[in-house]
Amino acid sequence: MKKLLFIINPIAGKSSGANIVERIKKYLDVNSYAPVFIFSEYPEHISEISRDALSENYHAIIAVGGDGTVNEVGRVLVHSNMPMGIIPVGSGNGLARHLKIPLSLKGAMKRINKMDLFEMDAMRINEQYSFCVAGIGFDAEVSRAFQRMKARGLYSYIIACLKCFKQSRNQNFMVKCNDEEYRLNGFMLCFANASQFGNNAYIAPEADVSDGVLNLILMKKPSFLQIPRLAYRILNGKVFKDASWRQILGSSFEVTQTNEFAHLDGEPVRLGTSLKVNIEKKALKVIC
Ligand SMILES: Nc1ncnc2c1ncn2[C@@H]1O[C@H](COP(=O)(O)OP(=O)(O)OP(=O)(O)O)[C@@H](O)[C@H]1O
Repeated sequence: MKKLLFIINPIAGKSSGANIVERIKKYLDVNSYAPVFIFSEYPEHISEISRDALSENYHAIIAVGGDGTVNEVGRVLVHSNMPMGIIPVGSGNGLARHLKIPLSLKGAMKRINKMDLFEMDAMRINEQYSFCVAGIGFDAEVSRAFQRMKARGLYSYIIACLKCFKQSRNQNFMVKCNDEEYRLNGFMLCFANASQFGNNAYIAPEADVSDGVLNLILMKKPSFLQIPRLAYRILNGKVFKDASWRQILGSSFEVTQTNEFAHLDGEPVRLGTSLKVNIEKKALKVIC
């Protein structure tokens, strides 16, 4: 019998639901797998649990949450042989959506039972990891505002975006890549391994998590009147048609920004004004 560790983030999304353990057991192939359930109790606890679990004889670790939960598990399992599964119960679920993991518990559990493995790239940003989308500028401000909000979910995320939009400004980013130096001006700079932020908001529609390429996306601040068309394009995978969007492809970037904040898969972090961003090929095994 193979042991599976389910790490459940109770605050992800609109909370993972009181009966999540019962529902997972209902769909798990109990003839093949023996589940162990642990609820996280505070930020960073998921990484601590994952680190402890690495030395035990688990067959895989399953992140039950959103992109923040996936990040905390992934950053421990990266470059190890332990596979990571995803039960997407977060607010945005960007990586799960990109990997086409079903959002229904029944569908996601089918993938866990099947245990097909896929090797995906990871982005290393200074000493930290991101697996879906990371960024600086407006993006980072929104993640800080979202963290301060009492409720999670899409509605809170939209409120956080609106609050930050007014005070956001275009700024200069210095970028070195492929022996070229760029002076870019925009209100956010995203590092995309996957195509979307979550909720099917495609910031880098062509991004592929296994191509060894990082899609760097610059966005200029739109006017208030341009927002509906831009939002439509982002939600329909057509953002590249927008004049405010620019993409640079590479595997290694050096970036300088004017403040110190960033976000990694939607979680705010202070990374400093100088960032080294590298793609590490096929660094994480995921079940999908
Ligand atoms: N018991 C807990 N109390 C408070 N925070 C927690 C707890 N367990 C985990 N966390 C933190 O919750 C944060 C949010 O988790 P997660 O990103 O998975 O959910 P989400 O933001 O709703 O989903 P998404 O990122 O897909 O939008 C993570 O930063 C994680 O460290």
